[in-house]
Amino acid sequence: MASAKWSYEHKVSNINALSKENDSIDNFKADKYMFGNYGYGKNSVKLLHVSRDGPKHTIKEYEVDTHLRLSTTDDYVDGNNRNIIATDSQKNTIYVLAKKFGIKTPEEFGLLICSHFLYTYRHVEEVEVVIEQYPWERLQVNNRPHNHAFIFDPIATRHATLVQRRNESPKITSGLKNMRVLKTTQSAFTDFIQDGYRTLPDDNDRIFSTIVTANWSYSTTQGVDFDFAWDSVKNFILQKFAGPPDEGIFSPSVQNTLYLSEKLILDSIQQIDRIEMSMPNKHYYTVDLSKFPQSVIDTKENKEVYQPVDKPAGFIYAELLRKNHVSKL
Ligand SMILES: O=c1[nH]c(=O)c2[nH]c(=O)[nH]c2[nH]1
Repeated sequence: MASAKWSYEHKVSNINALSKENDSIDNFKADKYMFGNYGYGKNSVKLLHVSRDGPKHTIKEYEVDTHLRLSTTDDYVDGNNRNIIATDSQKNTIYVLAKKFGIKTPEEFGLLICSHFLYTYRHVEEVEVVIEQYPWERLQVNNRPHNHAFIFDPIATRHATLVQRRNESPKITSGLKNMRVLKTTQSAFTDFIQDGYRTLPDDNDRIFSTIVTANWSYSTTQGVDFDFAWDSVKNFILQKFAGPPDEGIFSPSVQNTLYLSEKLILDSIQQIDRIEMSMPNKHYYTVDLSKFPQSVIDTKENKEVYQPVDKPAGFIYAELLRKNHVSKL
């Protein structure tokens, strides 16, 4: 029987022989292969922009990714670099554009970067820009907004992705992630399939906790107040999760709460034509105290002590589209 070492060496020498043969003919040029997705750029360019309006300052801190797809693949196929816009130059471009034009929102800054690359370099076919915003908020001191001091308030992370192809209008997707919420009542999960696989009892009053992710697309780039839209989406999701402060809002399932949030967003913001959300179910199970003798705990009822269970985790997601929506990506 051949040893494992022999068969490994045999395979390697076969592969080497094949690749030597293929070095002499380029199968790409021989029209046997084609590129799928390709491109290059700089990821996580960190940038703080301070806008100074007299004593009142405003800050934006971003991490920006730029990805370019050129009309030529000479750089990959021939090792010819003459068309490459170096990733280092892409990084510099972000700083120069921030200095020249300032920064208002991730969406508008991303659109500026897309048009800059498309109109500066004729051979750029597609630009993708991804921007994540750091959650700085103006500090309030004695209920008054501070002129130049800020506090990190990571309730949710805001981000945006802009994609623009030559001669096409840009596609804007905005998003929020890492928004963790929990409520202690007004959530139930009952009447689901009863069969031999079910052990979970009906629960008429459970803890509901999730980490919300939402991504939505705009049908237009014109006349959108991106800050207002982002705040509204966040508030609509919280409204459907929490409800009014005194009585809350009843949730029969994570699925229903997710759908009602998406529906409210499409009902309220006409420029949004698609939204996808995910709400993982962060389980908190009631600790079973019934096994303890009365000498230790005198009541079997427990609505105080819960066990958080990370894994496995329920994962609920859905995309809601306007019926006339045609995906542009
Ligand atoms: O809101 C819920 N949806 C489910 O689909 C599900 N499945 C489960 O075990 N618990 C829950 N909760």
